[in-house]
Amino acid sequence: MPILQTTDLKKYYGDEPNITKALDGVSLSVEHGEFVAIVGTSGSGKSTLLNMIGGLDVPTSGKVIVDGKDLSTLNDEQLAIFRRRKIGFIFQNYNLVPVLNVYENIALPVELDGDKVDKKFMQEVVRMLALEDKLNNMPNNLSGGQQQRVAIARALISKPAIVLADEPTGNLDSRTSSDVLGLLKVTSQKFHQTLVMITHNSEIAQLADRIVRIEDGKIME
Ligand SMILES: Nc1ncnc2c1ncn2[C@@H]1O[C@H](COP(=O)(O)OP(=O)(O)OP(=O)(O)O)[C@@H](O)[C@H]1O
Repeated sequence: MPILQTTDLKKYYGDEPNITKALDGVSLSVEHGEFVAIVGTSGSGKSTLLNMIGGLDVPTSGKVIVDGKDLSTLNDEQLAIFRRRKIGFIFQNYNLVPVLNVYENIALPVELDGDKVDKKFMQEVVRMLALEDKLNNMPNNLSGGQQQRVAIARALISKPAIVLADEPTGNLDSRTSSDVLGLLKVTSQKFHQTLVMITHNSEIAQLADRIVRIEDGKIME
């Protein structure tokens, strides 16, 4: 069974005649451990799709099933729990908590869930992302690439069903981008982590197992 399945997913904004079909019937299957890049021009519907998969927004029609769960059956509270346990988010702007140090930022999703950090797994993740000597630093003392590595560690630490990354290297120079992306790919592979990433950088998309192209809210074959 795929870890993620969307069926005829639609998201419309506004009403006729000024309707925007941000997603217009997207059916997508992603297998466990797969790395999928979603590419497309600005306004093609990439972020809308990611928001639906991550339970951040509700579709107009169609289904999203993550790890066997149909998201339309969840109420707001259940959706919040679903996001915390099942989805790791990586954003362009890192979204680290400025008053927490690196270790605390990485541990946050697990602790919010009332759970204890798996120390051994933490060590492994931190080592793979070369953050061992940064654990006591505050985010604003780190470079952009280092901050994004912290965000990657935070996304992986709860062993989510899927990691969703929205233009994760959008704020990084090209050399740092390839370093960070390389690390994201290697750590995902090592932990058999499913990864769905938006990018409009075709070089970065080449790193994925599969590229899905979206135009005008539809998947292009
Ligand atoms: N809240 C909203 N209200 C109205 N229209 C919206 C809303 N969110 C997105 N749209 C429209 O839906 C379409 C798809 O937007 P989306 O942000 O998914 O594109 P994108 O491919 O992620 O673009 P970019 O690469 O620029 O981030 C666009 O035409 C956008 O203007």
